[in-house]
Amino acid sequence: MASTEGVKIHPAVDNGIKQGNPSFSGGTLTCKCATNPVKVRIGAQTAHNHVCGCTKCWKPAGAIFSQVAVVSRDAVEVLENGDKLQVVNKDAPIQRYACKGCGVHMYGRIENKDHPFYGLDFVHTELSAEDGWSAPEFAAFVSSVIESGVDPSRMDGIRSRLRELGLEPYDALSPPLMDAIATHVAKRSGALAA
Ligand SMILES: N[C@@H](CCC(=O)N[C@@H](CS)C(=O)NCC(=O)O)C(=O)O
Ligand SMILES: [Zn+2]
Ligand SMILES: [Zn+2]
Repeated sequence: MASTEGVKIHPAVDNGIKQGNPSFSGGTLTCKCATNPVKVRIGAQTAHNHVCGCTKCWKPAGAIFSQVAVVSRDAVEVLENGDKLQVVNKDAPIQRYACKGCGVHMYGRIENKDHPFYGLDFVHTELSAEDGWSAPEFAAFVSSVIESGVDPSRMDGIRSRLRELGLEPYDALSPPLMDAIATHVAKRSGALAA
């Protein structure tokens, strides 16, 4: 097994993973602006929390992975300074609302009703001071960290560290989520009964 010494993934997992609290029911995300921060209320526990190595998801300074979870879009409400939000890329399946001041992504929303994950918003629970959010369960889009400039020679150490943390590494999403996407596609095409 490759050495995992000094391999940093994301501050929320680098010192071990904090377990979630099943009775936790939400909190408030705050961007990193010193004045007039954007505040977004999440009125429910999150699901499918994971670390993501893709280039599109927001990462705190120095991290090579993002930490991102989903929650019903009905549970997401902009509380303060929503005028500072702008969509990063209107053409992406996930429309990420970023703060114009600090660059933090406050939530990502899917507007395409045919998308397998329509109805779910993507959020970074590390932006909240509350404890109890669902814990990260796996690592997605791991090979994609190379696209951000990580040297390919580091991948063995990165995958070993993820496994050591209990975050099984995948180069897309986890098998249950990939199966859910394929099932949705098959039902739409008629390959499976709806
Ligand atoms: N290799 C690509 C993968 C990007 C990607 O497919 N990201 C996934 C996980 S967040 C996705 O669902 N993207 C949809 C989107 O960005 O809207 C990259 O790193 O940019
Ligand atoms: Zn901000
Ligand atoms: Zn991502």
